[in-house]
Amino acid sequence: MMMDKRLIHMLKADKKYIAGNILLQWISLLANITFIFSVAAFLQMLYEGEFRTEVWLRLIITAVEAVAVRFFCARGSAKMSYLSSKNVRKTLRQNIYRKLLKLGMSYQEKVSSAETVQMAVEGVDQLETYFGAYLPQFFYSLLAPVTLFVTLAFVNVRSAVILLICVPLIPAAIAGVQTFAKKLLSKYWGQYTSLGDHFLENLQGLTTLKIYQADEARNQEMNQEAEKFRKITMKVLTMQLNSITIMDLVAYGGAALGILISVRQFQAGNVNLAGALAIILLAAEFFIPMRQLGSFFHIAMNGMAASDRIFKLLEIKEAEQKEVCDFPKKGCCISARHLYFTYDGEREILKDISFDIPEGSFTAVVGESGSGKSTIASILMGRNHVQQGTLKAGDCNYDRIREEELMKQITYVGHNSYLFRGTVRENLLMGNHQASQEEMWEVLDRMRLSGFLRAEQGLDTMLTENGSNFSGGQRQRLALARALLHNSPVYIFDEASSNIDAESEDDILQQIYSLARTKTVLMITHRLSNVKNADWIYVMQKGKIAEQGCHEQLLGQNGVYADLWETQQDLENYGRSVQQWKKEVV
Ligand SMILES: Nc1ncnc2c1ncn2[C@@H]1O[C@H](COP(=O)(O)OP(=O)(O)OP(=O)(O)O)[C@@H](O)[C@H]1O
Repeated sequence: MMMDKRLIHMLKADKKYIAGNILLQWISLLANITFIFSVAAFLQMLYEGEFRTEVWLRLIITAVEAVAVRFFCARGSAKMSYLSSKNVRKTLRQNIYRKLLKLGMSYQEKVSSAETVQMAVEGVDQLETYFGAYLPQFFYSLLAPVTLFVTLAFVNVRSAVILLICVPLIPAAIAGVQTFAKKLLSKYWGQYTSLGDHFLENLQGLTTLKIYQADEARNQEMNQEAEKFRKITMKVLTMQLNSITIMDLVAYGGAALGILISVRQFQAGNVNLAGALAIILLAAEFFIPMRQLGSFFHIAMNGMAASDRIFKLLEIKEAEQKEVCDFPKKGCCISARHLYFTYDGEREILKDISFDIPEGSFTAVVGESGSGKSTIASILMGRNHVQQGTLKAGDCNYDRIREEELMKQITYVGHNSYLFRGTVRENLLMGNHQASQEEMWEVLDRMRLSGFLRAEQGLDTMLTENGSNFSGGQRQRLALARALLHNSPVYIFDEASSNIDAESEDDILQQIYSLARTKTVLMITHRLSNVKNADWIYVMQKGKIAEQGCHEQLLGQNGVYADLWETQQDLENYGRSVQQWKKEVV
């Protein structure tokens, strides 16, 4: 019958709406029975020529009352359905949201963002139909034939028994289709999500595709995929239509059989005209609820598949709640000993890493691309957790520090900080919601953004999604202004001055250096000249710390750092001489 105990338990509050829905549908059925018996009795009266005013008046009033009851029951049942689906949506989305909050920044270690969004939006919508329509219909389709059987058994037992026997043929037909449908639907969903993924990717990369004139080839690929999807959609529709045809055959065939038998019984004199008419008019009612259940069946199957995925998320184990420990306010040195880390459980990204970031120091992590520098930042921000080793802030183990506490104490600025659609003021207030206007202008001044913004609408200048109406350099300077307002004791800059114009890069570097005089700063960069003045430099190579020391010591070691330094200096000197040459030529 497709029911998940966990789901029913979680949505206990919905039981009353489902029960109310079933009850109202059942009362509506009783009203329908009353209506049909009144009409049949009226016709019997006409047939017999016995025409008593008080009787036909009473019959007409009963019929009208029955219609009125049906009307109110139909409205009530629709309302119950709405209330239960509203509650399902709210409860499930709240539970998913709370779970994500409990999993914290590291939720992506367990589930992808795309899957989470799909579950919270589409998955929940499917379950809403399951609760609002399928479940009440399931119980009603069991109750209705029994009620009709009991009623019609008083009129003619044989017809009632035959009608009742035919009803289970519909669920039998549904069960027959189920095995085939399950496989087909899972294939259908696979192709649907893959087509969606490719469509989104191509749309996001459309400019690149145009630049390399690769859009035509991608278009062909998409067409092929869309054709495959069309074919499988047709298969699903054919399967659904076929199963509906089978159910219709059973439903209307059964009703026809019931009608035939009631006519024979009438001919044989075993039932009067009113009784035969009541059986004829009510025969279809035996099958309609079950037939309706069959239509909801495919939605329910999708709902069940969605609930499996939702429970997989809700049942993810959260990190054990250890005794909470605050990030030390004074004398805090972040220290790591023998850290090992892997993203996928196979490839080791960090191998036996040990480092110290003393309070008030300017520490740097450098190294070639892919050596694991950003992974260190990610671990320090609590986005990922190490599998081995100890990581401490003062005497406090990292896994005992609450996430909000960590976010308050450490500010992270990456090379591509996110800016939100809205005003500059709104974006700045995210860094510190109590910041005054003067404080905001002060950080904008420091980041040399105030001139540009004053020429626009000042703090009310609007940003589009991810600040795409600002230049790369302006975006990054605004992100740094927001970070400065956050005013935390520790700052991590991960390639924060990369990929922007030289002027913005210089402004950002100057601010980082000045911040390093009063705060603890960790700077991750591939450009060694940016961290020449750092107190301590860690040089990463293939997930290990290959060398460490201050700039002069590292140059003296004539190792990885010295080689990198030399290569970068050669490149920078070459760049400078090309620029000089250009100036002379011009
Ligand atoms: N989310 C992730 N899932 C799986 N592997 C990842 C993930 N992020 C990074 N990696 C892998 O971990 C390794 C280290 O990546 P990391 O970003 O830490 O290097 P990096 O030194 O900061 O490089 P770069 O200077 O190019 O930014 C890389 O080989 C990368 O492929």
